[in-house]
Amino acid sequence: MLRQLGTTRILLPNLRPIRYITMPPATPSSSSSSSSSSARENNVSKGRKQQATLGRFFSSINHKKPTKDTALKNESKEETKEENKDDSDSIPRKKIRLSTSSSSPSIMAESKPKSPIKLNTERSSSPASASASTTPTPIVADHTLDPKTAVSKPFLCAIPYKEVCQLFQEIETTSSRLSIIKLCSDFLIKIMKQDPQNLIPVTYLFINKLGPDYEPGLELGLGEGLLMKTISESCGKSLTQIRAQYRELGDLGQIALEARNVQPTMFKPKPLTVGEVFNNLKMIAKAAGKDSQTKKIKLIKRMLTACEDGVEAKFLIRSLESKLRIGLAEKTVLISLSKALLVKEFDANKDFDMELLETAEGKIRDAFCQVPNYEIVINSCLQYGIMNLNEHCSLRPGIPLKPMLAKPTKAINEILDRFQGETFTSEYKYDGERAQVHLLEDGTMRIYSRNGENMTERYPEIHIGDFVKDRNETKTLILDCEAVAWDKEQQKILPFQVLSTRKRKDVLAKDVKVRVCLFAFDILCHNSNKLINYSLKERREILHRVTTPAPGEFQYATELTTSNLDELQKFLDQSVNDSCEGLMVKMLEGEESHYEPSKRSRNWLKLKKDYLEGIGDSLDLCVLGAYYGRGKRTGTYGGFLLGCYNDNTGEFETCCKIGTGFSDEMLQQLHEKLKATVIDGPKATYIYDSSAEPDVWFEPSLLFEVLTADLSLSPIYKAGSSAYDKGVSLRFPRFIRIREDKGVEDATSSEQIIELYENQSHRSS
Ligand SMILES: Nc1ncnc2c1ncn2[C@@H]1O[C@H](COP(=O)(O)OP(=O)(O)OP(=O)(O)O)[C@@H](O)[C@H]1O
Ligand SMILES: [Mg+2]
Ligand SMILES: [Mg+2]
Repeated sequence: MLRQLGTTRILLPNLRPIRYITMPPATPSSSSSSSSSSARENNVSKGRKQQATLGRFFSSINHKKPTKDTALKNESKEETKEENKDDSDSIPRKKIRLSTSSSSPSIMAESKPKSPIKLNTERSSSPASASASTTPTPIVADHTLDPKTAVSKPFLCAIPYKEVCQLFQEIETTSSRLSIIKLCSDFLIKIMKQDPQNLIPVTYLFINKLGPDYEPGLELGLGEGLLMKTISESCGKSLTQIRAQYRELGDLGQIALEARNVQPTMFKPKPLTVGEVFNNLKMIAKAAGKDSQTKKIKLIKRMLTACEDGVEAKFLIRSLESKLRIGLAEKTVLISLSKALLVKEFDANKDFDMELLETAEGKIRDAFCQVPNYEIVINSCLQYGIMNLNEHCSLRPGIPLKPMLAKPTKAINEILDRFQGETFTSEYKYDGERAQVHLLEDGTMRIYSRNGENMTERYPEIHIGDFVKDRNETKTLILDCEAVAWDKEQQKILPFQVLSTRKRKDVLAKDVKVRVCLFAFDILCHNSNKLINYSLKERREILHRVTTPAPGEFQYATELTTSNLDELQKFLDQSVNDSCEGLMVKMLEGEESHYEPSKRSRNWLKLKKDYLEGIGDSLDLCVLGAYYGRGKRTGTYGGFLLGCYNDNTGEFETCCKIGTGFSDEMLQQLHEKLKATVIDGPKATYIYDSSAEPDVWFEPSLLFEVLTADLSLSPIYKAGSSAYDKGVSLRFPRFIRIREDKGVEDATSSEQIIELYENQSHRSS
């Protein structure tokens, strides 16, 4: 039964203007769910969002985190945000500088020959850490240097799967973020005590993934047709019955639960273990070829039959669909994991102070941004200790690190204000696709996209080895580049639209019509030297020293170092004349010029000529629903409901209706594309107002890049509504293009929208 959530309005000094705080009930309910109506889930998820705010509020009070003195206005704004996120989440927001760390994150240390590992004496010794003291070679990381060989062995995790499902059930009915973190971390601590290796498959089940994002072929997302067939065959119900129930409930997990609960069992099945389920899920994801359907059905049926109760069947089916739907954001899992690992490393009964916990979280997040692979991060923690993680778990060729991102600006003045008194540099901002280029020890090359997807196949004509000055001196490399379409005859850059006509897979060098030139703007690793903590000035020097540019194939980003306003203005105009989008302005020297993986940093500012009139940048928003077209647009959708992504809650918050900027062909194409994703009603994760309800709802699958004149507060839309009493919405939105290279969770975040809104010189309300 849904708990009653009381609502209180509290004005918080130094935080956001107005917040709604939902007070938690006295006792957490753990009643099993009996209905899965989307209205109920909607309420729960809304409550959860308010609770997230509560968590931050409590955390800022209880732990009396000191407010840092910040001189700069922007700085203080950013700090406030950081503070707000305390209890929570976020893949790195700030660099955590450790006072407790025994070793500085100096990059020079990394480039030296490996020294014997020093054990932190404060740590309780574990067999893993004890062995580390005698084994200087990092056992964990080496086998993963090449992702080809990084495919992990089957897991032997004997934890009953039922226990994980019971936890999911409890999380589903819990709305407080802090309570969810506690539930998860307590569970992880429990299973870790049996065997620390259990953490790996359990973490993956929590985040509903089977391995790192960069490893191909690990997606589940099985179709409903196949799952309905399997449920019907294994639970003795007809397919017609299952289909009818699905129309009514819209949740295959719930159907499996009910079917399993009423099904008499002849004998007590051998309980499913986490290891078994995880390995089977992997086999299902990897099944390919002509018998793959049969193989998948057989494996699922075997697991369904072994489920002891309906709850197991429910979450098994939801995992197979890749829709756990319990509101467990990946950031929450990361925090819970940090807590568990901290318990392992220090005294289990100790009450950690917040500082230690934050440091641990920061260390684990930093490591994860450089090596986005839970298996490696967890194993490195277990082997070397969290506080030594940065020495053993840092970027490496063959694994895509999370790229550094830029903040938008609206005028050169804004840039001069930000970098006042600092040395900064400007580069052309090329309009292509991000390409993180890795040269591996064996001479092979990988090109990863902005999201860490392996795009090497897409660019068969590029051989990075050809641009390395001395192959004897340079064995491995990681470069940050933009791949741009190039007109070979005219020797000039072609627009992004031309690049997007290239095939994404199975491209043969001889068939390439649209050539690509790589514009390199950074170097992150050279042989064993990890360069992210070098200044940009030093990194540039190394880039120039170890590579040789070739016109039209591999060039350096055009750059200018000046703080003169007129020169900057000229450089901006020149970049546009040379078919670029504008400028990237970067801190050049000092610590602030270090490369910050995954961070949207104010040390990198983008200035896009086309958007100077608006809010400074375009937005990438998820298509949540559509309105039927009228008149000329009859037969297609005439407008769309768009939302941004709240990465704290995992919800999509509506922010505008869009109907401008579409050609008739585009509307046709969108109708074709989107009609396959129509769902019966809004998802539990959609936060919307009934006055903006569309005619049809979609599964989140597509992002639109959108331009807007400005942002305003609106009673109808919900973006950032956890910060204001109203939501932020886009005025006069205009469609630019479909954003192919981003997943739905890479949509512009609610936080970014709030920031853009707050940065407008005159806000309307
Ligand atoms: N000189 C450069 N330095 C850094 N990035 C550059 C440079 N030139 C082009 N880029 C590209 O600009 C991107 C950042 O701006 P852009 O607005 O295109 O980002 P995006 O892909 O829309 O992502 P987001 O809007 O989330 O930042 C980088 O990810 C990179 O692909
Ligand atoms: Mg771009
Ligand atoms: Mg953008």
